[in-house]
Amino acid sequence: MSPFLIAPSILSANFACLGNEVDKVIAAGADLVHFDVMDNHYVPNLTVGPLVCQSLVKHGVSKPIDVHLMVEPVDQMIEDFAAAGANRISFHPEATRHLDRSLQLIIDSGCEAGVVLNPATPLHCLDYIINKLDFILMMSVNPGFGGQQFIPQTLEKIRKVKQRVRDSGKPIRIQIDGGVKVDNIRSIAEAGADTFVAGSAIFNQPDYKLVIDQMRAELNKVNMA
Ligand SMILES: O=C(CO)[C@@H](O)[C@H](O)COP(=O)(O)O
Repeated sequence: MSPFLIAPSILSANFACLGNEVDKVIAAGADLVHFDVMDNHYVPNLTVGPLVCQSLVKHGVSKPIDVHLMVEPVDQMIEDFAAAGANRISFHPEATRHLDRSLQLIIDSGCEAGVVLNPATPLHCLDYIINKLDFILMMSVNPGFGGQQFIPQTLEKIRKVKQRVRDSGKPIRIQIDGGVKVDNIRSIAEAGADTFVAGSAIFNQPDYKLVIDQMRAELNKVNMA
């Protein structure tokens, strides 16, 4: 089985037929459904909330729902998304006053727990909480919008995070989000990422399966040195 997971971001899907879009992208080979939650406060954009997540769950989603909270504050949304049927939840450390408590809320809800590092977020925010994490979501663009360019300095940061994960001795996944395309996914994986969020690269093309297959073909070439 591939160690790599592909997580299409519904931010670039057609919201007028979201259930269909999710069905199509899962049929095309998605491993996770990445659900971007924006509040017009922590980030300038505004998207969807727990009710939409709950509707998708009722519709039937055969892959885990991966909720990325770009909201401030976070704790109420953690509880609401967990109740709505989310499977994984991540949030930005600077959006909560009590990082450990917010993480514990996710863990207690039974969801997988992650923190999100913006491009300029220093790695010391992982100190003291890394053992609570199932995954680290690394932003390779500034959060708020799809369709931005991958920030190349992220590759070096992924290498550093990978080392932190090795040092922790825990099987923490490293997820990358922003500007992931067929032509850069291999270098991102070689830097140490194993889970790839892609919005516009998938949903802006007519054939989702073709893009996901091309991404997997690139990942099959990865040199895991
Ligand atoms: O969280 C975000 C943006 O804040 C992302 O999930 C984007 O939705 C990724 O979009 P692309 O860069 O792949 O188009």
